[in-house]
Amino acid sequence: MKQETSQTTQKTNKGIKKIGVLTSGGDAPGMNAAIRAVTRSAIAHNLEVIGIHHGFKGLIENEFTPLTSSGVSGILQNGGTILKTARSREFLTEEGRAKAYQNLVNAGINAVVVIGGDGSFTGALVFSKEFDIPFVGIPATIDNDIFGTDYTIGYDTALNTVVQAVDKIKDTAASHGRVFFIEVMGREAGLLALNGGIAVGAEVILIPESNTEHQAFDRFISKGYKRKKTSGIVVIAEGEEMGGALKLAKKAEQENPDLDIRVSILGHMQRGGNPTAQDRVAATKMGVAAVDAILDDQKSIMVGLRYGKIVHVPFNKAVKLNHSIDQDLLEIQRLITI
Ligand SMILES: Nc1ncnc2c1ncn2[C@@H]1O[C@H](COP(=O)(O)OP(=O)(O)O)[C@@H](O)[C@H]1O
Ligand SMILES: O=P(O)(O)OC[C@H]1O[C@](O)(COP(=O)(O)O)[C@@H](O)[C@@H]1O
Ligand SMILES: [Mg+2]
Repeated sequence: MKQETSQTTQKTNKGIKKIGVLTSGGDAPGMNAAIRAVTRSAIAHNLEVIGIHHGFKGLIENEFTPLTSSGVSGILQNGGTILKTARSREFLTEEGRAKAYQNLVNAGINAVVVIGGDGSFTGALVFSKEFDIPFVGIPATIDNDIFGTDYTIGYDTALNTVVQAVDKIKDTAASHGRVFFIEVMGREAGLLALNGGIAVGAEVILIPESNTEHQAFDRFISKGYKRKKTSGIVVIAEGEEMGGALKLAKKAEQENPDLDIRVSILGHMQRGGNPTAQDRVAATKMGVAAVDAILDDQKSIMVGLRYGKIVHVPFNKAVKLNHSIDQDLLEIQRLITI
């Protein structure tokens, strides 16, 4: 039988000997898998790796610890981030960023991998306009709202958490004949609510990207619930412009006093838990690609996935443009409901 051999090419770059890695902004399941992939692939390319704790805050406060291959063992399957995360006000200031730069220089760090969302990439972009240490980003947010990548680490795990939670709520909703208003995370983004809503067969889905659903609830009540439905699920994205689940439920109660309405806000449970296989694989691909990008002298870019392949997206595009909602999904939802 023919034996297949695989060989990884070791890259070198004279200017890059030591890299830093940090997680920033909202945590997302799969961040640990990305830290592991960055660390192990950097070590495979003979680089030293420094873990920076608490995101940009730790960059300013010098919270640096060397990472080893064994040091990132046993973390692939865990939610959260071993490097911790933070939102840093000081990094918004020039003085804060200057401190961060000085700490990086003192530690001999030649490049930094930032695992985070749009805010973190904006910070990295601002920094890289002022200082000459390259930053490369890995998109990680349960919202999946970053332009230029089909996928952000954490989204699939959060989506499955939403589905599990709503399936449970549906059992009690059906038993009591109640209508549940369920709020799903997504400050400015409705993808989690939209796909989560479709996956659980929600009667109505309200998201910030579409205002055509304003009549959806009325339609559901008049045509669906009153005629043949005995219970119902309304999924609302946190950032819905008409209001959150509590406000919309109150309004619905006033307009339909005969309805038995309950509210459930899923909250931060959506950010935790063991990452799904999809999140672990995406994080591993992107972690390796981020180190490759650094060794190829890339800077101020995010590595992303388009149609399953690695792409490089300049930070300024990733943070400025919107990740649009697939209008077909909204159409599918309208067709399938009632
Ligand atoms: N315009 C900016 N200039 C400098 N730093 C920024 C800027 N915007 C965001 N940041 C930094 O990025 C951090 C993370 O951003 P945030 O929006 O909270 O999270 P996420 O990366 O998950 O979107 C902020 O706490 C801040 O330190
Ligand atoms: O944990 P916090 O600070 O309450 O933030 C909540 C927000 O973070 C998210 O979970 C993720 O957003 P980011 O990844 O951009 O931080 C949003 O869906 C939610 O609105
Ligand atoms: Mg964000």
